[in-house]
Amino acid sequence: MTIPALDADPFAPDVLEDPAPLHAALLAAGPVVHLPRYDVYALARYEHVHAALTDWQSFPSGAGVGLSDFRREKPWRPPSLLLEADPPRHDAPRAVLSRILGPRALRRLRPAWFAEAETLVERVLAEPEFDAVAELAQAFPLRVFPDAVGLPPEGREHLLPYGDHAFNAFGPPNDLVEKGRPRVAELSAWVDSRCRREALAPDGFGARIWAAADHGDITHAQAPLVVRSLLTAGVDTTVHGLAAALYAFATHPDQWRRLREDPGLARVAFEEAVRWQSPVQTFFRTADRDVETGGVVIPEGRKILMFLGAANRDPRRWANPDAFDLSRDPSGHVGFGMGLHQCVGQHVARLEAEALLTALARRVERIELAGTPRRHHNNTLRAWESLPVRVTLG
Ligand code: HEM
Ligand SMILES: O=C(O)c1ccc(-c2ccccn2)cc1
Repeated sequence: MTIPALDADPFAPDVLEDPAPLHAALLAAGPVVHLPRYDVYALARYEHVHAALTDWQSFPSGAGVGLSDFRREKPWRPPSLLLEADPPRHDAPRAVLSRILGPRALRRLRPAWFAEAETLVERVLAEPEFDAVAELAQAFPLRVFPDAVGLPPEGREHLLPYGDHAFNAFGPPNDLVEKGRPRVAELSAWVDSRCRREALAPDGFGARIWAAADHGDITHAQAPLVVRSLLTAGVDTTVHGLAAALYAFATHPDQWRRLREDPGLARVAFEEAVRWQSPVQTFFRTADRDVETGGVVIPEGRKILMFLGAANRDPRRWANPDAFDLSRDPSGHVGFGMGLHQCVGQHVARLEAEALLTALARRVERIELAGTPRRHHNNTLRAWESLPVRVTLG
């Protein structure tokens, strides 16, 4: 069977503004679609995205999970020991973060994060109208996560721009990457300095990573890079995940009413928001050999581009996929990935979301848009620049 081709640019501004038309075209064209513009192979259907994510031997991460092939080009920064590593190198760093960021380890943070959410929400709701991105989606993660890592108070304004550039850098060298280039050295220097043992408070995630090195689970040389993983992947993702949930509720009053009636739905509401919006839209793998998938052969050495946003709305997998519906079972969505590299920080994200959404559900009778939301363009992340909302308390 010949492979259909689509002369689309998934990283063009109009696609980043609204990827739905491209997703529809990819889902219709076939299991594998060649994108000649970048000479990569697009997978959009749930079945094939899931298959690629869970087959790390055929589609490894060691050559990078962006368009750039680390075997041919120098990475912009030393590769991640988790994201851009395959077994066996991936194993020890992953085991260390799985334990430190696991649900059991997070139980000790639950009371403080719920209290922080109440305090923040009380203050923000003093105004009937506000920007939910700045006041809630950004403010809450930046209040609780750097403290949990063990970062000192000063300099935290480096975190969002650093992550924004890192997620742009998975895409092609376009305007978005150019926009970030002037600050890369300064941002990288600050982030790298925060990964050193002496920069981290004694009882946070960072100190626990260094303690794992003392224990011999990873080496001391690896420890700062494992801390860097938290600073790179742990901020912008949750900011845009929370913004996605707030956007979903501001545009679905009936779903907000359901959450009001049962705040216990907060966790499944976040999962459904992650499925419906897919804050992480795309990333790559490299074909380790000629790989047969979807009835065609992807040539050895080529990159595949997985469209999580399309897979999470594939009608072959989801009934009424475009609906944001709290009565659905969203489990199995690929918004956190799947398989070996599935998000190791997903429990942190879920705890942040549960704390914030519960605090809001207890106080807000109605939440609605108070103006046109503005998108923030990023090569990998689906994000809002601003989300003006009006709330009625009750
Ligand atoms: C809504 C929030 C989040 C979303 C949507 C998200 C999404 C993802 C996805 C899709 C992957 C898989 C990447 C791949 O397969 O190549 C991933 C991996 C990862 N995430 Fe998250 N993430 C979120 C929050 C977090 C947080 C809060 C942290 C840290 C505390 C984190 C740390 C990581 C790390 C270290 C990896 C690499 C795991 C590995 O390669 O074994 N993420 N994330
Ligand atoms: O270990 C790191 O530095 C790191 C880990 C994960 C990501 C990532 C990439 C694509 C989708 C979601 N997360 C980025 C960086």
